[in-house]
This record gives sequence, C-alpha cells and structure tokens, in this order.
Amino acid sequence: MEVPDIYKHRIKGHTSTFYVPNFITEAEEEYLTRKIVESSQHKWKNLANRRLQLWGGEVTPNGILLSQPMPSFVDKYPDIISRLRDMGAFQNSPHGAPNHIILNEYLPGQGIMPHQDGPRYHPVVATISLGSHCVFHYYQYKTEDGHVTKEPSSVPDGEGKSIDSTPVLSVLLERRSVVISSGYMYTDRLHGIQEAEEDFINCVPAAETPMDSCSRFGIGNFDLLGDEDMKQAIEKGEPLKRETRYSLTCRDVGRVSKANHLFCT
Ligand SMILES: O=C(O)CCC(=O)C(=O)O
Ligand SMILES: [Fe+2]
Repeated sequence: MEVPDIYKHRIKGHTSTFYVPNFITEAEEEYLTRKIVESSQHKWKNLANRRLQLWGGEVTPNGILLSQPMPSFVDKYPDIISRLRDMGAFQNSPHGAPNHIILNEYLPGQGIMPHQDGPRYHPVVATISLGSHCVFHYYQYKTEDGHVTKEPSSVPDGEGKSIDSTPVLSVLLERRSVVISSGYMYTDRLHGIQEAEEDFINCVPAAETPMDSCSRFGIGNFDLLGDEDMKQAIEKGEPLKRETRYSLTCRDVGRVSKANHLFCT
C-alpha cells in the first residue's frame, strides 16, 4: 500500500490537524477487527461508558512507559506503526513512531467527554477508526472573563477551566481513516465524541455560518472524505447511523522502561 504524505492531508485552516481516508484497507480492517473481537476478556478495562485495551505497555502516573511488545497485528500485519512512521506523522517525536496504543470500543450511543490527552505523551496522536464513522469535535477553553481564547497557549493547564461548547473544529472520521492531532490542537484544545446513535451533519454551508469559513456542512474535512456514498448522504442531509466503532489511538511516550530498568530515550 502506498504511504500517504501527511502534508497533502492537512485540514484547511488548521495547520496541525490532518485527515487521511482509507489509511487501512478493507481487508486490514476486517482482520484487525477480528483480532480485537477475539481477544481475551481479561485484556479489556471496563469504564463507565466504554471499554479499552492498552497495547505496548502501561504508562505510569509519572509518564514512564513500562514497555511490552505490541501485538503483531499492529507491527507485522498490518504494519500500522511503520506506516505512521513513513508518512511523517511522528517525525518530531522521540521515537519517530508510536510506542503505545489505546484501543477504545464504542457501541452506538457511546462517546467520550471533551478532554486533553495530557503531557505524558509527545504532543501528537494518530487515531484510526474501525467499524464505524463518528464525529470528532475539538473545543477551546473559555478564559476567566468568559471569553474564548484566541491564541494558542494563552490559557495554562486546563484543570477547572470551563469549555466553550461550540467546537472550533468538527471532523467526520470515516471507518479506516486516520486523524492526526498535533501542535496546539494537542496542547491547547480538547477533543470529544458526543453520545449519539446517529450523526446529523449540519447541512448549512459554512459560508452562511460565522464559525469557521473553511468548513463545509459543519465539518472541516468534507473535501478530504474518501467515501462518495457518505458525501452524498451528507449532501442530502441524511443522518449517519453509527455501528460499533474501535479506535486505535497511537502515541509516543518519550520515557520508556524495559525490564525494570528506567532509562530515557
Ligand atoms: O476514540 C477516539 O476517537 C478518541 C479517544 C480518545 O480521545 C482517547 O483515547 O484519549
Ligand atoms: Fe483523547
């Protein structure tokens, strides 16, 4: 499979966010999904509204990865790790490629609250979607006087800050796609997925909405979408029904410990 060049896939108006449709093939999606569905129950961690698995090891509260081998279905077939490395998604990260993956499972109706992934990771995350689309929203904090922040880094660490409920960017994540969030989108913005069984993409062309002049239909990546049927459904204003979705959120942890020897790489 030809490796995509990340810079061709930048979301207009957002210098540090990239969207690549069909990052993995249908056969790879089917294989990966089967491996996930067949994985043993004890690998899952159950949260209140979704469950997840950690691949590549656990990260300590101090931000050290207690490294474990990745499953072969992310570094042999399909070799997602090398594909991400080769496309340049992690070109400035300590290892040039992800060494840790959080797999999330969402049933229709499940989502994730707006949050930041925090300083334990190098500020880039590549999120691959399997099985279903979803709509990924990025948000900004309000300042203490209630206004939104204009400049990246103008608000310190987000704890306790209130969040502006109007997204700064919404991205439709098709199944088999990857979205890459880096730079200020990682360090200064939040991201989340609303709890919904179907998604209604706003059909008002953004030229008529003041929020973001670069987005069409309320999403910033309409022009980058790969699935013509989905584009037509959006143009017709049809709701997009969610199925069970698996997300592979790939990250690079700078500090790694193997076999109980702590060292920095
Ligand atoms: O599932 C997703 O697409 C996002 C998950 C996420 O934000 C996270 O695991 O930190
Ligand atoms: Fe996250």
